Amino acid sequence: MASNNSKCWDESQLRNYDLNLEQIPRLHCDDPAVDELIAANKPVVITGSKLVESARKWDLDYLEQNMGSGDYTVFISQNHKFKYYDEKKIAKTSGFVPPTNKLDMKLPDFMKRLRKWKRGDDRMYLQQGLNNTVGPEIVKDFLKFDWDFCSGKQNKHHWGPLTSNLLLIGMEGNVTPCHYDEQQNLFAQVHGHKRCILFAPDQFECLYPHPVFHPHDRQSMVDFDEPDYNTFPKFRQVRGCETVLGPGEILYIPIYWWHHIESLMRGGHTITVNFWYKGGANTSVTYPLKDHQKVAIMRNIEKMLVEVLQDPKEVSPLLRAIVLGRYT
Ligand SMILES: CCC[C@@H](CC(=O)O)C(=O)C(=O)O
Ligand SMILES: [Zn+2]
Repeated sequence: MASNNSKCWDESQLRNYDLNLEQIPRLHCDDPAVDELIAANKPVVITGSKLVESARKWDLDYLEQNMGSGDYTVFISQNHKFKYYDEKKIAKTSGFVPPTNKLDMKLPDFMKRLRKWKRGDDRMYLQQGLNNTVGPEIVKDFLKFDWDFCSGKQNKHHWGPLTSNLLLIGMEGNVTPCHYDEQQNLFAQVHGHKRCILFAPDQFECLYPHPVFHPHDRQSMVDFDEPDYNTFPKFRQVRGCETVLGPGEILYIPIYWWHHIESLMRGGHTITVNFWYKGGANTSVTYPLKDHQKVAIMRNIEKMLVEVLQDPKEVSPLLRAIVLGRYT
């Protein structure tokens, strides 16, 4: 179970999964071992950084007064899960029912709804890229982020450009189910605690991602609350790591690493700012290939096959014909 370093939460606030989890290392930002882990594409909790220090004063009132009059994307869920779906892929998937509704809300409306929320009401999760519609105070706070820190990581580890900073305002108990992203992520916790469970890219066969053309591409098909071990037998063997991230702490989520993230139950609302970077050009391919490179290769093969075969049902028999009895 995650270690409780500052006694401001307890195990009863973590959801109960039957998982075999190690602890993610927690290192001070000045410790050179941080960059060794990042260079090895391994997760690490970075403590003591001032990356989002200027946002530590962001409480709901401050945000309500200063986030400006723009619209914010808010997801609505009838349960605690907020499973991501790509709207652009819905048309090609007959019978797909989005698990959440997506609304555009003014921030005061979101805050009002948040304050009057009661058990049984739909849950909400604000997920909005920080942009120039925010108020001047927030712009000031944003400019005061420790950009030398994150740019330092970006340059040292040859990441690509920063693509976005997502502002995440979650309700206690909200869960973002297990998925991977194709970007490097400095996940900066601002308020409240989030339990983060991560799995390496080599756990691909235990986590059963949806097909790449599916709206839930990159998301695990396994429901961690009620795993269907008949359909997903290898989920029993999955090996991962976890941490509970507190305010001011940064979790490096390496590109292609699976992550399940939950706002602690009875922990109040959570605020996170993430920093997503493109993976960076693979200058020279070295062998053996890294696991995340193999995931990228599998994705490309799957996309090409679905594209050329048209009918996804033809993918499995064709791949079996290629390997069974020939590539053992
Ligand atoms: C939409 C992004 C949600 C976030 C997880 C979380 O904080 O709930 C995540 O998955 C990421 O930062 O990659
Ligand atoms: Zn993610």
